[in-house]
Amino acid sequence: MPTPSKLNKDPHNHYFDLGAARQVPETHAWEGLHEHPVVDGGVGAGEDAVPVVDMQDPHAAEAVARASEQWGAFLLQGHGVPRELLARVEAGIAGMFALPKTDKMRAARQGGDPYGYGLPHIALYFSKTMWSEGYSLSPTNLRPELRKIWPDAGHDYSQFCGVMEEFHKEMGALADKLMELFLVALGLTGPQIAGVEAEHKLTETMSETIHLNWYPKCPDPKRALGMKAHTDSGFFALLMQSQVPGLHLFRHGPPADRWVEMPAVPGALIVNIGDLFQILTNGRFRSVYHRAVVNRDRERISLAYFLGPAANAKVGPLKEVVGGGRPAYRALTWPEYIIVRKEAFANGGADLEFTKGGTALEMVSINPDDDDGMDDQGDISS
Ligand SMILES: C=C1C[C@]23C[C@@]1(O)CC[C@H]2[C@@]12CCC[C@@](C)(C(=O)O1)[C@H]2[C@@H]3C(=O)O
Ligand SMILES: O=C(O)CCC(=O)C(=O)O
Ligand SMILES: [Fe+2]
Repeated sequence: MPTPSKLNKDPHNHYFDLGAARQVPETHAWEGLHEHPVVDGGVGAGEDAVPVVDMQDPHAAEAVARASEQWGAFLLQGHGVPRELLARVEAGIAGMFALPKTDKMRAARQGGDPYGYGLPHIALYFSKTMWSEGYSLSPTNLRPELRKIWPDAGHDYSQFCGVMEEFHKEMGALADKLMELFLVALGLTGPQIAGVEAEHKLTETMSETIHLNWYPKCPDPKRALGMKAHTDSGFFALLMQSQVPGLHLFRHGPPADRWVEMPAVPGALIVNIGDLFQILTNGRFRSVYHRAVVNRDRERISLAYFLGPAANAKVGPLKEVVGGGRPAYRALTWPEYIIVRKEAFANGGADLEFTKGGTALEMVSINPDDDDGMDDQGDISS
């Protein structure tokens, strides 16, 4: 086994077999994990009970508005994606991550590539390593991508591709419906929604990325971290998780800053709002700061289906939301935002609790006393 210092420098965690580890090496031991209490977000948790939206409920838009303003996340039921399909997707992901490291490494993310196997993109910004493996995929390029892992294109390959394609079809349709529900939740009228769609083609040009996470069992879960706390950068993510809790949502006090543990609800999906949606909605819907923890006895799998704007679309506050007010953010593209976030991370802005230089969202916000940004109009903006 390589020395911890060697491991620490290895951005894709090439050598360390997390699944077989008997202790957590210093390279994987994070500080400050217990700064805030963890509370249960399950049914009956009172104020900390995670909001639930049932898409079949005629009042779903009101529930979406409340959850998006107050939490930036909610549990989604009545979404129509069959539970047995979710079970097959989970089994397929588990099978893929159980392959030998040498097979998975053929798909390793290279340099700044957005897609590939390895640690998630934000791992680049931290000296400690997460207790997880990830794989980012473009659903429109699934088969060529997965051929890297299964060059013989045999049964396992066909089965996994088939199930992921079926899943993508269902999730793409669900994402479109959800976008419409978000626009209704913002209080836009039918003609306003039609106008937004005609002008910005929000739904039509929305892009999808799948990110798979595997969190192996961990011998000392209190010292390790599955996924470093972050906000997602895009519009929103639909998250599927195993029946093993592990996702924590950050909530500010009063009474105290805390992590709320998302319950594992069979068949439900989770919706997380991302930074570009906060910008689009002029700060009305908030992105959620979240992390994933690990477990001593059970491995955990999650899949995030990310929706975001087309790479060349400038995203700024919708004029229908800004109304007679002022835009709170300047307009920028997703790739431009990722560059700002990199700068924010370099200044300590990755940690909500210990921010020195401001989060990425703070860096793109417009000071109400300034005039700059007022004329910064783009494809998706006021
Ligand atoms: C579409 C994307 C969102 C993401 C960056 C990416 O291009 C592909 C991976 C995504 C992910 C998954 C884990 C957490 C996250 C912050 C990361 O490092 O990679 C997100 C990215 C994001 O939301 O910015
Ligand atoms: O595993 C989880 O529950 C969270 C994963 C996540 O935050 C992500 O993939 O962006
Ligand atoms: Fe996330």
